[in-house]
Amino acid sequence: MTDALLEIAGIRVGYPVSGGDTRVVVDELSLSLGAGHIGCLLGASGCGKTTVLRAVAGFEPVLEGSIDVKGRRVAAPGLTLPPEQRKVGMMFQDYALFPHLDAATNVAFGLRALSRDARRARVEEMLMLVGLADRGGAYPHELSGGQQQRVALARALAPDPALLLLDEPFSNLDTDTRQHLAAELRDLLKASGATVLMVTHDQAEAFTMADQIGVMDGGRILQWDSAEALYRRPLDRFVAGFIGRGTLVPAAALGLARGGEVLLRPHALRPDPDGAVRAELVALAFRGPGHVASLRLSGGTVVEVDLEDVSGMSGLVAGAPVRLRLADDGMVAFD
Ligand SMILES: Nc1ncnc2c1ncn2[C@@H]1O[C@H](COP(=O)(O)OP(=O)(O)OP(=O)(O)O)[C@@H](O)[C@H]1O
Repeated sequence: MTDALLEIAGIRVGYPVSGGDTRVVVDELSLSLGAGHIGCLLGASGCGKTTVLRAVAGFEPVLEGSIDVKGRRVAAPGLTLPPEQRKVGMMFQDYALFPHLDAATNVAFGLRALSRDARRARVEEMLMLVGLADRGGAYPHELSGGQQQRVALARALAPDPALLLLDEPFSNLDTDTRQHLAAELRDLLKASGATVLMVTHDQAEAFTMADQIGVMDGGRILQWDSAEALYRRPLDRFVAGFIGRGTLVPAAALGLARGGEVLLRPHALRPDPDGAVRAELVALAFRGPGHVASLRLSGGTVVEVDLEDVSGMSGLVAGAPVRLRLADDGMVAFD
């Protein structure tokens, strides 16, 4: 037993297919989330993220393993506590607000067990939390996408769930709004003290929102860590390639006395006339705020290098030889 608020231990989840078989889409998946933390499952479409949320919410049984919420077992083989008994709230992709009910009534939806006065007070508190205290009488169609999302969040938080699940919370919004709202939503969630498990395929969103991120592939979590640890210390090649910009390069191409490969981040190589690494310029482009050089290393691998200062490279044309040195950080080795 741990004191994690959410403990998922080795779950396997699948869907029935014809012939009575089961197609396993989540396998041996474990994670542990502390109270007040925001965890995020990050991965490409179809890797099983939503299925994990559905298993935690109580919509899918687990074939193996277990799920504990606040120290209480809610799922194991043969045990599937119904969603309404799990103290788990869910905010859906499309917000699922009732269009014919105003914001306040939407927020009050899960509070029928409370007295009228207690309900009114809780709705006010929640609308205040999401910055919509004066819009309780507005109908969903009178609110912007971001405001609708905040009403949906207030509704999900109102019954005080032990755990809140968010499925692709920004999928309906344009890119600029997403980035801005991700920061705003994180602040709101932190202010509410909620423990959150969310899923997204968008790395920037995961980085902005989450305390811990699980990179998923093929129904498994490959690494469960902070954004910075995923970037600086990826544990395997898939995570290295998936998170951030970078290229896996044979160590030999960098003149290193080791075998295997090295993950080069865009800051790992610096131009230096005395540097030991030899490369050939493929292209130099202004990307704002700095330049990006594409360089071909010996052996042929092309890497991107971010340059803040290109004075030493002015006048260089494609094909020109360039010497570089390896920076102390920004490198991770794989055997
Ligand atoms: N109800 C279902 N019945 C059968 N197969 C399903 C069902 N729901 C999902 N799947 C399959 O399970 C796999 C994982 O789906 P899941 O929705 O969990 O992935 P995801 O990572 O959330 O993807 P997306 O971001 O596209 O929603 C997919 O191959 C999907 O086709």
